[in-house]
Amino acid sequence: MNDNLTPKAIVAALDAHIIGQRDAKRAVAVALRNRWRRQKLSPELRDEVTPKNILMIGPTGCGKTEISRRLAKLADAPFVKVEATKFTEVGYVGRDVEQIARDLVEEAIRLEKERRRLSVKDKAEAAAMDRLLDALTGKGSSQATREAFRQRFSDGHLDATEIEIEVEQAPTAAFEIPGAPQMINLSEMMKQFGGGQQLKRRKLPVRAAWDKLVEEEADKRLDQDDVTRTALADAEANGIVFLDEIDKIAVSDVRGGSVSREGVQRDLLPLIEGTTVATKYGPMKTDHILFIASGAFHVAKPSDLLPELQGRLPIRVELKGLTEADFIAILSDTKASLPAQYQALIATEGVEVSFTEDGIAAVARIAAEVNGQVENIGARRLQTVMEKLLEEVSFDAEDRSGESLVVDGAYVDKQLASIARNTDLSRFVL
Ligand SMILES: Nc1ncnc2c1ncn2[C@@H]1O[C@H](COP(=O)(O)OP(=O)(O)OP(=O)(O)O)[C@@H](O)[C@H]1O
Repeated sequence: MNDNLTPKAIVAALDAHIIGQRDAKRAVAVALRNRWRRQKLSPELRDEVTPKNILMIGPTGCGKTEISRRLAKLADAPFVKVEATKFTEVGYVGRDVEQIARDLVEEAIRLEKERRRLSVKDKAEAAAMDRLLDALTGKGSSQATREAFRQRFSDGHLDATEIEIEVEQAPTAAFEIPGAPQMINLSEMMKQFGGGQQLKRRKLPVRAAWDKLVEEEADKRLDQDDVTRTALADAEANGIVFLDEIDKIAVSDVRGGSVSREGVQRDLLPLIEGTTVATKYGPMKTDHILFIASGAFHVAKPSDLLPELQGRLPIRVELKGLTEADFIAILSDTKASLPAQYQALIATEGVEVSFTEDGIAAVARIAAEVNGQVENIGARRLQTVMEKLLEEVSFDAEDRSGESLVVDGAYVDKQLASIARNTDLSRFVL
């Protein structure tokens, strides 16, 4: 883990993307640093220190998921988001919550492969190119033909062409034999019994085929056992699970599905307290996973959760609903803000879009108004408003190359005011 990720540095990095929510940022920063601190302890003490899981309380669209996801990215940690209500749906049984741990391992494997692919990139690309040219020109084609196609591919002339390639079959689902220490993976088993890897012909656009072949060739060059070993350890020590809508499985809330909400809490408990889950890569201990639970808690209160679960979520942070002023800051002061994204996208067509201060203020005002009148969906409203605002130029950009568009207060009013004033209409459009 990166030594430089001190709580202050983490908060500063989060500040670049998320406006306000100081308490939540500080809490996740400390939780992450505690993991680094734990690694420095003696082995005996290290096992004793369990993560202090966090309960984020705040309305929808105020940054709960965003803070957690950014934190995971910063730490290069495996991250999964799960809706707690998913486990109240018909057809779910208690053991299904263990899937959370399995998903975390899959994510850790994806990350670990991504880290290692770089080291085998050159060789993998060379082998992938051979296979791609075989598919394009036929095996044994002349060097000159191959070179001509290689050049056309590099120049992007073949991107839209479809070709048929042989790729490895996606692994079949693993299943669990009761009492067995780990899941059984059918395709692995067949490989071991001499069945070899199953190949399948697939028709793909050349660009997608290229990506698939490079991935396959890179994977061949990675030590899969070592990847899974490292990934499993990474998921155990650094995994972060974001459990959304935890308030909806609290008991006083009358909504919910067929499986009792208290039952779901009981199923989740061992996972959060620390248990061993069978995965197809071997047993995984959940003791040191960091859980960030979140909910609006409009109806239920944290005290409506099972006492054991409350105890396992000792750090409580409240996130505030976002105001019009926050919206202005989100639009103007965050890294890769929405206006900057639209600007860059439309610039690719040769149209220069710029936003004035009063243009931004008008977008923020309309977003706040619609949130107040229709439904408060927090900063998500900025996305729908911006999309509508720039719909016209996004569609026409190809014919307007060389033009520039100034998005000021007047332009925003012209595009949006009539919609925003009509609550029925904005319910559908914004
Ligand atoms: N404080 C904030 N600063 C900047 N952007 C924000 C902020 N809050 C939310 N956003 C943006 O709004 C969108 C939704 O936010 P997020 O997913 O974090 O919501 P949430 O609080 O987790 O809500 P829910 O409980 O419904 O999942 C994201 O695209 C995020 O970038």
